Amino acid sequence: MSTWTLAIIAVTCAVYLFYTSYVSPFKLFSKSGIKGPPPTLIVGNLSEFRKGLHDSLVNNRQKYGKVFGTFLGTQPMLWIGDVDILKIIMVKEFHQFPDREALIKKLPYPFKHSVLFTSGEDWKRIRSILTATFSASKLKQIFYIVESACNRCVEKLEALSENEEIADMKVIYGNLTMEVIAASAFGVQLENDPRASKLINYANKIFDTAPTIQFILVLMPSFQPFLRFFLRERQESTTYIANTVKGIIRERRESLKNGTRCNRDLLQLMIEASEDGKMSDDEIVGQAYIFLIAGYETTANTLTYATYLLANHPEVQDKLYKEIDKTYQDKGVIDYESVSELQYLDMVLSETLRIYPPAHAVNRGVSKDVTINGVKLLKSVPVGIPIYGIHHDPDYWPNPEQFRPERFTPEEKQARNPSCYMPFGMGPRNCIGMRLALIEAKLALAKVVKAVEFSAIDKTEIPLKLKAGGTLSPANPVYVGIKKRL
Ligand code: HEM
Repeated sequence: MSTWTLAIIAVTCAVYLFYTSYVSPFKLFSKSGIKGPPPTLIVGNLSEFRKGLHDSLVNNRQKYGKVFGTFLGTQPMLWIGDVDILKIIMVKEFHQFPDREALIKKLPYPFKHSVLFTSGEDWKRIRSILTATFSASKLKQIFYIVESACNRCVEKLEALSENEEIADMKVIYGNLTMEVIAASAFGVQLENDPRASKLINYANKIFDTAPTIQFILVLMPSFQPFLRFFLRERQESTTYIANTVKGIIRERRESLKNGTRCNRDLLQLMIEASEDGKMSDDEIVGQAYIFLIAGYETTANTLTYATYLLANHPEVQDKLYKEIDKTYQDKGVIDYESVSELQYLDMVLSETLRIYPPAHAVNRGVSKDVTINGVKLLKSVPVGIPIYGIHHDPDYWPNPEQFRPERFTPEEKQARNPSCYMPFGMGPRNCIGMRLALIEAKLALAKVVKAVEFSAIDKTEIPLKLKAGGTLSPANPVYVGIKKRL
């Protein structure tokens, strides 16, 4: 064969490979009549998403309707903002869509063991152990952890007010939720365990991975080995946390054998639930790790958003303060029971989570081709669930940008399709930590609003700029005025 022939074959193969890898995948949606933003070669719709996935999905819904297709790199995603179809996918026909699609393939340890990413029988087994662990009665046993972290947060806010200082509320609440996760999932309490502050430092580092690196990981998973240098701090932190938690599990198992009393926390509940070999130590570490990833920033952001909204809506803050104060007058304390009975607090928090859902988008894998309400779902094209987009859809929420806790009165809730509110997802694969997150956010808000008054100041960013990475977060520090109540 001549050199020319070889060259022509090589070029043809290269063109063919390029076409099948980077051109033909982008025809997928147009072939089935599904609209969507035009993808760019190789990166798909990535450049549009980088400006803010939450906003871009709202814009696409306006342009293309409630069902549209996008590409992250060449990975297609069929976005569905029609809540009746979603109810079928997430609840009624859950058995057909039980798993979520991990966009980063080849998940590292201990991620791969976590309930967030396991599938099939493994997911069912782990989820059922965790369902018992997060039951109302079990959470009551660990309420003391939440209470002491909230008290420390109030002390910090009072000190700031006395010194006429301000601080980024994301940092204040981040300390609170990190303390709760460290104590409940990793078994280390700030006040009596010297390992706690080191572990918290390492845990914080996990959230420092630059967004560009995260995008490259999603877009080109095979680049993961080349990014080791940039991911080394994250890896070091993960190893430290995993080893520490494994050490604590060993200590706890010893104590269980000797009949010594251990702290009541999520880690202990998981250890006890897995005594008969239902969950391995690696799996327990995987769950503790995912509680950190899923529970720290989401809950801290919720509290930050609520504080921001209260500072900008003094009439809502006043009404909330009066409700909390009355409970203090009547019961002398805000405890596990009374905090759940505060109806206006629940409405304020619900409206906060509607406007700013920290988990702004989730997905479900599709196991076989199926048509639902006229929409064709294709095997291996995951369904994207644009939670932020649904919460801001004027068809479901009139004047969606307006903060109005009254949307959550029993009457208004009754009159609405319940599926259009899903900050914690929906169906059997919804957020397992919802109860913990709500009790934590409610107790923290009740305690801080009782102690201090928030107000908008010159340094308060209005409107609040958001960034949508793993979670929906304020893009910049969130400053508000803090005045101690007399
Ligand atoms: C305000 C705080 C939180 C929000 C808004 C939130 C939201 C969500 C959402 C939307 C999902 C996906 C649900 C679905 O796909 O239908 C999820 C899953 C999950 N969340 Fe949360 N979450 C919060 C706090 C927590 C906390 C505190 C924990 C644990 C301590 C936690 C642990 C998890 C886990 C393990 C999953 C995966 C469940 C599974 O796949 O079976 N989350 N969360």
